[in-house]
Amino acid sequence: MPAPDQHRQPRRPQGGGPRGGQRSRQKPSDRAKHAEPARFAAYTLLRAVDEGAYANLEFPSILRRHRLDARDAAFATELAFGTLRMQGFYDAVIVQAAGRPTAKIDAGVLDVLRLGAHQLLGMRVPSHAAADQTVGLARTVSGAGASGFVNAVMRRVSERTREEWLELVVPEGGSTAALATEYSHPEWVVSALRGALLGHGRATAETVDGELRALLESDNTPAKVSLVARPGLASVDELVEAGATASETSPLGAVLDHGDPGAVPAIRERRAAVQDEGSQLLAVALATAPVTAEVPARWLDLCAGPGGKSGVLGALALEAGADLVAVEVSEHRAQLVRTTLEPITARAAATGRRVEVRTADGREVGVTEPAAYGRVLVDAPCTGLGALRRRPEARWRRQPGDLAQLGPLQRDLLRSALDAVAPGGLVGYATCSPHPAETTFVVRDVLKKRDDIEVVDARDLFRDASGEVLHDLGDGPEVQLWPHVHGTDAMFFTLLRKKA
Ligand SMILES: C[S@@+](CC[C@H](N)C(=O)[O-])C[C@H]1O[C@@H](n2cnc3c(N)ncnc32)[C@H](O)[C@@H]1O
Repeated sequence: MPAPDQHRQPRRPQGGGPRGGQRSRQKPSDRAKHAEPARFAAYTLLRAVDEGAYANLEFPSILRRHRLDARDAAFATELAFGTLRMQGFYDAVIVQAAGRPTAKIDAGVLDVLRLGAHQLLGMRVPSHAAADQTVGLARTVSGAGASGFVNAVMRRVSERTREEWLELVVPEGGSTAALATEYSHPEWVVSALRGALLGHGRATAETVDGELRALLESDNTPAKVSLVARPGLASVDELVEAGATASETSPLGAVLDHGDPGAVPAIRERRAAVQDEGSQLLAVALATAPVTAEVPARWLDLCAGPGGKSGVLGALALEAGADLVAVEVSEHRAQLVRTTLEPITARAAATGRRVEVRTADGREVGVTEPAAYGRVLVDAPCTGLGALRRRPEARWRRQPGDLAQLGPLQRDLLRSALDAVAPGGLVGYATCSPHPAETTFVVRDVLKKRDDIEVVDARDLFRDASGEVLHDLGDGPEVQLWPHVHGTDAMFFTLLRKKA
C-alpha cells in the first residue's frame, strides 16, 4: 500500500545553491518503505505511456483510481507531465550519475529515476524528501534490490544543481545536439523547428538561435487551459462568470487559471469547450472570410475528429444560415464529434438547418460531392509538432518518417477539399504543425497542378478579442502562429478560393 503523502514539505527557494548542504547520506534501509500515492500515480502514468498510452487521455482515470485529492492530483500532474517533457535532459543526467547508458537500466527503474530527477532538478522538492520518496517508490515497484541502486543515483543527482548539471551534460557551442539536451527534445525535432522558423520567415540566420530557444522553452511550459464559447450557445461573459478570464487573443476565448474545466456548466453542457486559441482563430477566419459569389449554404469539415473546430464552425454555420457536414475516417472519433456537436445539432434541427456527422474517408468527398460546399476546412492529420506543450510524450513518440507517411494523405485531402468546394467558395488548409513539409510544401505541390485556385491573404481575418489584427503574422498570405509569440499552438492556416 502506498504510504501517506509526504511531499507537502517546505519547498526549496527558487534558484537555491548547491545541494551539498542538504545532501543525505541515508542508507536505503533508512528510506521510505513505500511509495506515496501521488508519486505512485505519476509512475503508473509513465509506465502506461511507455506501453503506448496517451498521457492526457490516461491520467484522469489514474488519478481517480488513486483517489488523489485536488492538491495531490496537481502535484502528480506536475511531476508526471514535467518528467515526460524533460526526460531527454534527465536521461543525460542519469547516465552520468549511474555511470551506465539508460539502455542498461530496467525500464521501470529508469522511470523511477526520471521522476526523482524531476523532483530534484525541476520541482524544488527538498533533496531529502525527493530521495526518500524515490527510494520508497523503487522499493514498492521494483523490490528492495533496486532501492540501493536508486538511492546511490539519487544521491549523485542531488550533489549538483540543475545549472551545474546543464553545464556538465550539455555539449558546448549551441549545436543541435546541445539544444536537444538542454531543452529535452529529440535532435530531429530541434532541426525541424529551426527549419520551420526560417521557412516561415519568422527568423533569419541572425535571429534564429534566440527564436528557437524561445520556441523550445515554450514547448516545456504547460499550456494554459483555454476555453471557447461556441457562438450562439455560450458567451465569453458566461465563462468569465464561471471563473475564467476573458482571452485577449481570441474573441471567443477565455482562460481558466485554476479549477476543473468540467465544473464549468457551459462546458458540461457542450455549449463551450476546452480549445487552443489558435484553433478558435482559424475556425473563425474560415467562417468569416468574405465570399462574394453565390455558393451552397453547406460547410464541410473534412477531418473533424474529435470535433473541436467543428464545434466552432457548426455554431458559426448556423449563425450564417448554413448546414455543416463533418467527416471523420475513424468511427470512434466520429462518435466523439457527434457527442461534442449534440447541442449544435439540436439547435440546427430547431431552426430548420442540418448538422451531419459522417464516418467516411475525406479523400473521397471531392469525387462523390464535387462543388457541393461553400466553405471547407481541412484540418489535416499531421505530426503535431506545433502542439508539443500540450502532449508531453509526443516529442518522443513522433519519428521523422511520419512526415513522409503523412505527406501523400495531406495532399489527397487538400485535393479532395478543392474539388468539393463550389466555384467562389473557400478552403482553409490547417495543421497543428509548423513544419514546411506539411504546410507550405503541401499547398505549393497541390496548387502546382491546378489553375482554378487562388490564394487569399488570411492575415486580416486573424483578429484578437479587441478586433485588432493579430501582431507578428509575417509576410502572408498564409498565417503561422507560434506559442512563444502568440501564446497559441503553432497552428498553420492557408486560405484558398476556387475561382468563380
Ligand atoms: C488534426 S485532427 C483534426 C482535429 C479536429 N479538426 C479538431 O479540431 O478537433 C485530424 C483528423 O483527421 C482524421 N483523418 C485522418 N485521415 C482521414 C481521412 N482520410 N478522412 C477523414 N479524416 C481523416 C484523423 O482521424 C483525425 O481525427
